[in-house]
Amino acid sequence: MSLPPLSGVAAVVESTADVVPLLDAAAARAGDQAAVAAGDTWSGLMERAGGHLARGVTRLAGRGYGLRVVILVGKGDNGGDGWVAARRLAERGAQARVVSTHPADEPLSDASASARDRWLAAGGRVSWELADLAPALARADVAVDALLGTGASGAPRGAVGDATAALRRARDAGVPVVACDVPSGVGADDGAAPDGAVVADLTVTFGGLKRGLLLHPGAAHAGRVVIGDLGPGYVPPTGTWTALSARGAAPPRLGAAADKRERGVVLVVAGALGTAGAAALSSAGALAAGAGLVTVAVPAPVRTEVAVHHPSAMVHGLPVDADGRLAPEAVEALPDLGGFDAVVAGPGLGHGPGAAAVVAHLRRGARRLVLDADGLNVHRDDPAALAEHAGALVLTPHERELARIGGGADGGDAWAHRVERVPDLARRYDATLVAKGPGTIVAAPDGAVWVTPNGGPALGSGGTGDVLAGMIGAAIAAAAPDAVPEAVARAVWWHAAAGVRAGEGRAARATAVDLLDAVPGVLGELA
Ligand SMILES: NC(=O)C1=CN([C@@H]2O[C@H](COP(=O)(O)OP(=O)(O)OC[C@H]3O[C@@H](n4cnc5c(N)ncnc54)[C@H](OP(=O)(O)O)[C@@H]3O)[C@@H](O)[C@H]2O)[C@@H](O)CC1
Ligand SMILES: [K+]
Repeated sequence: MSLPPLSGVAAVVESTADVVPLLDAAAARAGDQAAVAAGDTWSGLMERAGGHLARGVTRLAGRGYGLRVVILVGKGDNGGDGWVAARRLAERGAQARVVSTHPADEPLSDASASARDRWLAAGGRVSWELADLAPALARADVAVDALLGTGASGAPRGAVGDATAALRRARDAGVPVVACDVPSGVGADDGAAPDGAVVADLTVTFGGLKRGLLLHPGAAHAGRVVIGDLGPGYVPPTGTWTALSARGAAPPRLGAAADKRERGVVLVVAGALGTAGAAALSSAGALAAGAGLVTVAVPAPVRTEVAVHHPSAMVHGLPVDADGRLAPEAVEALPDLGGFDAVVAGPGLGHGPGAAAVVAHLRRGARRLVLDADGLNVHRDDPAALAEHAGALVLTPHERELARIGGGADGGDAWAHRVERVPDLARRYDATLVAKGPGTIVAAPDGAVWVTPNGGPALGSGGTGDVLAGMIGAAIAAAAPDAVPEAVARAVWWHAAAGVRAGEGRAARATAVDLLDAVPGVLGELA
């Protein structure tokens, strides 16, 4: 049995809407309640959900008749969907067997109890003993994970933990797994995947895409994702978390008469002795993403080194101290900031007093400013200073930098809690925050958050962050005043797509230069 080569992100990337809303567990529940208030019933919703789940199984398998399916059910309504799916599969001729993690007399919700009773009344096969699970899975063509859904908290425990472990072993042995709503154990809100969380080949989710199916590592557990409609009454509240589809990520059209000023004028302040490449990559990123005019300001000793990389950028030398690091007088030597739509500062800049003075000057004077790498690191002793800025500010921390600018105790901790901390920092610093990593998130000061649906390991090589900073600079230089955060989300999308493109055919072993080369093709395809 083979799967189409689509990842979970396809549900977003291929959407016909510009923006795909992402639901958390509370929004999903509120949608259920709205449907019931509009005259639907819990059982009606569950019938629809279970029907979608059964269809997901037969689509994955390519048949229903004779298919040996084992459905693992928990005591919540996720299990209720599983009982419904068992009946629907049997109606299509499948040999369905339910394995329950709870005893036969466990109290269930009315809807789940009714779904269970209908299965039992129809003579459906069920095991109330987990001892039956391994032999049943050994004979199964497909396994269905209806153990935990949006009501899960933490790692699967007790009998449910034993069941998820058996499911993981069965999948390793070649049995495809279809998850109901979310793979059990994966956090619907934060994409956490604690030990024992189910890994699925297909996730059939209901009413809208759950946030945790796009956030990593949850996204990697979900496999392919399909969304089942719960009916016209199911209207979850509009939230602040979304993802851009390929349509929504399309670069803004240029007018026939667009000149270089209209396309955006960008200043890149970057590079040092030994890290001149970072300045070259950032300025090239800005040019590739469509900036009309790019000036690079670098320490004078590396001026020529940077200039040879990109003849279309203007290169400006800044004074250095006796150690070759930026001197505090570099502030006076910077070009007039009034001439730039956006400034990108930080890649390879170093973090001495000169660099700190330059970055502080930019915070006070730039109309739009992207702070990356050392542009962030110079604030490690006083991150609160990031709140002091005159224009629109964009911060692009990776995991460790996120911790340094106030995201939490250490890199791992800050990243693990990014779902709360990144929007919080965006508000606190009145800045658009780009938390870089698998499934990069972009948070705006007004609470809007975008999860980047695409990406992959090719983005994890040296210099790709420098390219991104430049691309963001170009995107915000050309953005309308109220559209800076969305322009950032778009640039992150382009960069991720270029990384995927650059990694194709070379096992994702792409360099930052390969990524740069892929940017124009990605933009061309999206336009
Ligand atoms: N409402 C509707 O009409 C619709 C709902 N729909 C479906 O309902 C699902 C949500 O259902 P739900 O809210 O009942 O939560 P669900 O995840 O099934 O179970 C929670 C139970 O698990 C337990 N538990 C929690 N964590 C655990 C752990 N780590 N390890 C072990 N056990 C753990 C927890 O028990 P506790 O630990 O609290 O005693 C609790 O009893 C949703 O995902 C969708 O599939 C669709 O049909 C559409 C219509
Ligand atoms: K599940």
